[in-house]
Amino acid sequence: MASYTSSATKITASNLMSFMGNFHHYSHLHKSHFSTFLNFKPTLRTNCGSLSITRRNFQVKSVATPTESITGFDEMVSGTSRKYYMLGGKGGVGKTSCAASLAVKFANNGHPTLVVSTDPAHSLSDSFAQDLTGGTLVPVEGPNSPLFALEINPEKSREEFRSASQTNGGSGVKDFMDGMGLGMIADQLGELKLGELLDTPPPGLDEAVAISKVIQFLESQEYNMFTRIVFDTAPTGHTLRLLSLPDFLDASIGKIVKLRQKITSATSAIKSVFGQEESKPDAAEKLEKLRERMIKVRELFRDTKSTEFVIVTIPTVMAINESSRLCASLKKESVPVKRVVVNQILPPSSSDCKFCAMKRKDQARALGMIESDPELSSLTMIQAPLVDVEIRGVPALQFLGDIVWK
Ligand SMILES: Nc1ncnc2c1ncn2[C@@H]1O[C@H](COP(=O)(O)OP(=O)(O)OP(=O)(O)O)[C@@H](O)[C@H]1O
Repeated sequence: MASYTSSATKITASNLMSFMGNFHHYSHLHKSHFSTFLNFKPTLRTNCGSLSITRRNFQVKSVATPTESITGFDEMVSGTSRKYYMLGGKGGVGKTSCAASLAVKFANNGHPTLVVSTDPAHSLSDSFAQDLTGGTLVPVEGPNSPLFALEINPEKSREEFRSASQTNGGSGVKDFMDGMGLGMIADQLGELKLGELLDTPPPGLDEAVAISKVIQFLESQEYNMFTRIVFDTAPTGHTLRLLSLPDFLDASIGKIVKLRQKITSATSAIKSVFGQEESKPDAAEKLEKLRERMIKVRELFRDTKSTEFVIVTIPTVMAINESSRLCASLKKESVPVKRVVVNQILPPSSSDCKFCAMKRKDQARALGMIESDPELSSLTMIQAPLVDVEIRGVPALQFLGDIVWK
């Protein structure tokens, strides 16, 4: 049984657990409100580990990781030009918690920050304990500088897209596509029976919706203010498809252009028979512009100055093997990757129970694997401890961020 003591306060484990679990009820309050709640200095002790929290707002004095890891946060936070951080890895390892805590930390360090989820199974709302659904930018209350969150729901968007094409006889499709930054595709596909196409969507359409939002970051005024953009990406497979999508679209556009040219020459032939002129702007030219946009995105993802992919993993053989493959694929795609976060490491303990002793041995073996892995060993390893409460809401994310990102 855990006990919590403080020079000023003595509280029980269950009190503290429910207190931390209830952070989200207060997430609409200003930070200063929290200091009233958090003005205590508890020391948490369990049979199998210890974690000291000695400052307000859960900033941690001594970090309960096996070794102090330096993440190079100074480098991540320096400079006011825009930087993109994409966090990805196997399902359930803590990508969202790490991405959200990094976004909070950036915002608390003066960066107007946007955190975006491209995972169809979003958990950003759960992590921030705030409703972030709806596909629009939602302000997150709490940090010192503006923090906005955006959950892109590609499946929902595709549904909306499909029903628009059915109910509006195609005209709604154009509006919707315009909204998604894909208006040019709608223009060009209009004559190719888009509704039918969506009943059997081509592979990668979900990611196309997500990536079109990324294109908007580059072009729209609305997103200009953000100097840090953190992506909470979908599990490994999706992420790799997202990264290779510009190539996929590049190839698809090539096919569409050819198809379009065939249609145009066929209709021109018919029109010339009836004496009508072809007045539409050159389709191939428009598509070529879209292709250029995609190339811009592809370059951005590979720009070592502005972009970094951070692999998140846990100390298990399965997760590390998958991370190693992810790292190899990222390197093959020339995506900059410098850091690996190893999350959920057991905090140190002087008296482990049998279960924790076994688990610790297992984790030590897995950490050793990273050190000798041909792909992962060259990365900066960031060790993040397993904490004994669920990380939900801005104060809790700030707490995690201060432990992980140093
Ligand atoms: N260091 C940690 N200590 C304790 N719990 C953690 C830690 N990191 C993450 N968790 C918990 O693990 C669960 C999964 O975390 P999270 O949602 O961040 O993972 P994910 O990789 O984004 O998952 P998914 O692949 O499903 O999107 C959550 O309940 C979260 O609170």
